[in-house]
Amino acid sequence: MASSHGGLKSRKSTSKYSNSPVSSTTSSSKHVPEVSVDNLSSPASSGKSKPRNFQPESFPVSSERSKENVTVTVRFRPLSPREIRQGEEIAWYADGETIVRNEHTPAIAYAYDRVFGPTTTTRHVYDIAAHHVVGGAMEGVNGTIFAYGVTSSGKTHTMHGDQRSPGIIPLAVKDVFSIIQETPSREFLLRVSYLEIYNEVVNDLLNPAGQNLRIREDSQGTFVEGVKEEVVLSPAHALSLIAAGEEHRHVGSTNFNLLSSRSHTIFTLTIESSPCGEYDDGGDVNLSQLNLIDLAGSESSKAETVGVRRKEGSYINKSLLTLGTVISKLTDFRAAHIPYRDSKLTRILQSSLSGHGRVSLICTVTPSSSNSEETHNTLKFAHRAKHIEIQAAQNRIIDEKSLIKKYQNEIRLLKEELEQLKSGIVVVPQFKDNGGDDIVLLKQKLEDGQMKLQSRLEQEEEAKAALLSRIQRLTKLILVSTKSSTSSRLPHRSTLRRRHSFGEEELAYLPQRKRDLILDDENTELYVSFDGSVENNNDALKEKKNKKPGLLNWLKPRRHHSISGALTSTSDKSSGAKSISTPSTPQADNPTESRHSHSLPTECRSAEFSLGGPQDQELNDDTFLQQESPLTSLKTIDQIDLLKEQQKILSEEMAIQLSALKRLSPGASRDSEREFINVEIARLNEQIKLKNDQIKQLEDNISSSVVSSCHKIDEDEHTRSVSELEAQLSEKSFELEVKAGDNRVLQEQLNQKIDECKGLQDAINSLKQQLSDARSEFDAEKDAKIMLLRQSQAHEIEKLKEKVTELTESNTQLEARNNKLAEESSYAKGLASAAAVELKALSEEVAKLMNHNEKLSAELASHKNNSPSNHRRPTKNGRKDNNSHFRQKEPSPTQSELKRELAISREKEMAYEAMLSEKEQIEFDLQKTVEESKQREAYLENELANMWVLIAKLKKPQGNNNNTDVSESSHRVDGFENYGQTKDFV
Ligand SMILES: Nc1ncnc2c1ncn2[C@@H]1O[C@H](COP(=O)(O)OP(=O)(O)OP(=O)(O)O)[C@@H](O)[C@H]1O
Repeated sequence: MASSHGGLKSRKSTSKYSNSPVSSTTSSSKHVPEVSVDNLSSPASSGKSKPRNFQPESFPVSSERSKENVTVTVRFRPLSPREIRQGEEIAWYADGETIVRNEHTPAIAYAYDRVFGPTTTTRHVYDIAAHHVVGGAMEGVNGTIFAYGVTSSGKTHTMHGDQRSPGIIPLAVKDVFSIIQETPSREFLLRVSYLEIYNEVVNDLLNPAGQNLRIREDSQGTFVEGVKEEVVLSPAHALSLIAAGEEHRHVGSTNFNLLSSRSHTIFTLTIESSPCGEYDDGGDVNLSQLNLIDLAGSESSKAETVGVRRKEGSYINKSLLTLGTVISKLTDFRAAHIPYRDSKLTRILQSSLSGHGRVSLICTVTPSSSNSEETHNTLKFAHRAKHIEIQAAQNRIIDEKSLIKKYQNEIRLLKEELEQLKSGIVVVPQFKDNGGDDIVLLKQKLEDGQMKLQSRLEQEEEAKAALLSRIQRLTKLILVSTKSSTSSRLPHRSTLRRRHSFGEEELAYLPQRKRDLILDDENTELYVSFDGSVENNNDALKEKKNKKPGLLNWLKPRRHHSISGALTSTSDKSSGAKSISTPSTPQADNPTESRHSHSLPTECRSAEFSLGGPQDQELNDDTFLQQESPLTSLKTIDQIDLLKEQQKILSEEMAIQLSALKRLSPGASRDSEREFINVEIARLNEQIKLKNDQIKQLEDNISSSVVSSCHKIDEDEHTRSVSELEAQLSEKSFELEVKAGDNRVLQEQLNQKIDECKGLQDAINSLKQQLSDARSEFDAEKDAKIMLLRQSQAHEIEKLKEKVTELTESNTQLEARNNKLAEESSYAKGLASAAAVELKALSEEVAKLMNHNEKLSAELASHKNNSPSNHRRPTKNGRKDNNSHFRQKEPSPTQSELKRELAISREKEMAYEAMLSEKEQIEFDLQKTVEESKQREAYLENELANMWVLIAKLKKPQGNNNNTDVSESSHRVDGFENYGQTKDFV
């Protein structure tokens, strides 16, 4: 949805709207002083105003940016039959034209631009809340109208309505075409798109293939990429597109609404206009967008939905919450960031909400007490929205970006080309009769020249006819007022214009709402008006059932009428004029239309494809045709075109009916609805039959129209008719040739593409082959590698196993040796301790001996010293003498004995010491051996552990594929653990 605003030049409009007072809002609050407010906000502050006198026509469309506020209105719906049944009470009511007040707490009141009671018609709502936005859009100011409210509050009723009470969308469409009709100074090009946002996914309702579209942004704002836009030519055309789009919309049954909208829909009308005819001052083109939005309803937690409905509900609530946040941030001047990107809805509406166009918010509410809280939330939302400021300005675009300018330029160029062709045809070289002998030669030359000219003429005729048809096609897309009869902008018959009638009947093209197809028994019950008075709607509903069996049934007599008009065109020339532009728009008996028809210039009237037109008009056409014989064929072509178009429409209708039939069939399971649906199906079947007949009849008519035209003409006309047919033929053959040429080119391209495709296919095949070869090679290599790896792993495992066994054995040996050594060591220790004891005893003995020895040595020494003195001098006492005598008697044997004893004891001592050192040495050796064996054991244990780890690692890659291996591996690890445990134990 492209929008144009940012950076666009604003200019004062010259339209009738420009002179209107500049105010589209009411935000003053002085006139409702008695209205007190709740704590949350001061609603009356924006609405304590004297009810504004809304005059739709008085809304300005100023090109200068003037500050406005969003137009906020509130619409109450009546209590539904179910609510009445459940004994619901009124919780909120419209107090005057601008105040909504709470029944239970009258102090709580909110003021808005306008409050509509439950009996207000949608037409009135349109006049107050929408007309000025539509008018602005027609003048280049973007406009957005949306309905907001909880589920089942009446949003769809307000935006789409039904045949009895058309909604804002059909009324706006009708209004747009009325404004075109009333604006002879400009010509318009209208395009429509229709989107839905379902579960945060943007879908194109006009193009079922357009799913999950992306939202993009350019210098002119946000837009939906790849959305289908259809040029529309009449209200009926636009409404039929909506009807087709509605077929694809997501609708589902909820606790509150039998057919609840499960998606937000955005119907966008893109309007381009430029001055035309005598008003054409080469000015800019206005471009604007009118967004008509039917939001899905927010759901309260009371809804108790499950599954898909719950999911939808959460998406709906989330996007509406984001809308609320965006709106409150927009009104909070301190807010730096507006979270438009948080939902698809706000992202699409970004341009509209950010204040570059007019916005009208219609909040729909229910008065019922069960929804009091939700209604209060809606009222608060509406109150916040009231404070958004907008600066609406006209969008103007430069020529290149305008589709209407593009078409206009193309038409101009084609016309120039046509003129050139015409002048080329007229110039016929003149051959003068020179007289004399070479007259035969000259005649010959003349004939040749004529032949050549003839063929050139034919070619040029063909080209001209092609150009004419192209001009015709393009011109048909541009809409102008049929009031521009005095305008000199349609000088040629070729500038055929669509014309429109805007009678009420066109609204009957409003698609029959799906919800109307399902018979809601509630609808047969009572509707209670807001003030509590009960209306019996049974009669009205009966009338509804009879009068409004839906679009399809409605169309039946209309279409039939239209068709019969077309059918009588050849037989009954006196029947009323019909416009081909609205073959699907029944309006023959519309006085407005006939008035318009008569106001048309001759060219335009003839351009109306008036099959059933008055005789005189046809005569006029014929006179015209006589003057411009090459154009004569157009009449027949137009007639055939009309019939074909009608045939197409009938086929489409048939398709719609078939789809309606399909839609109805699954629903036939419910007993309560079966009867109604059966009747509907029977009716639709009948209609389909009728349509089939009509199509057949039309087909006959197409062929007979050509034949009958031949029969009717007299002899004189025969030639003209033949020439017409020839012209047609040449046109057709030219077209055929062009098409054949195109076909040839296409064929060549196709062949080329086929060749390319073949080449690509071959390449793909060879690549596939290569890929499969490479894959198989790779697989084989992989298998071989795996095999090798497995083998080597198995080998290694075997080796490791062996090593482990060896190690285990050596470990056992070592352990045995260790034990032995330990035993030996303990024995050696015993020995050592015994030796130590012995040694100690020996050393004691040695010490004794040494002492003894010393004594003996000392004695010996004393003997040696005493022996000579004893001989030479007598001793002083006898005893000493005796001893000396005794000692003198045995000195030598004692000494030697002592010496011997000493020597022996020394030897003994030495031997003991040697023994001791030897034992110590042995003990040391044993100790060393024990240490060594311990180290060896530790080393072996380490080795063993490493090996187990290694085995486990090696096993691991295999383990994923081979459970046996894993178990084996784990077994081994266990074994290792056991071993460790055993070791620990040992
Ligand atoms: N102003 C009204 N006058 C009479 N009937 C109304 C009015 N508004 C709504 N209704 C009826 O109330 C019912 C629910 O309305 P509608 O489907 O428009 O609600 P909704 O808000 O679009 O719901 P949802 O969000 O679930 O789609 C319909 O049967 C409709 O005809």
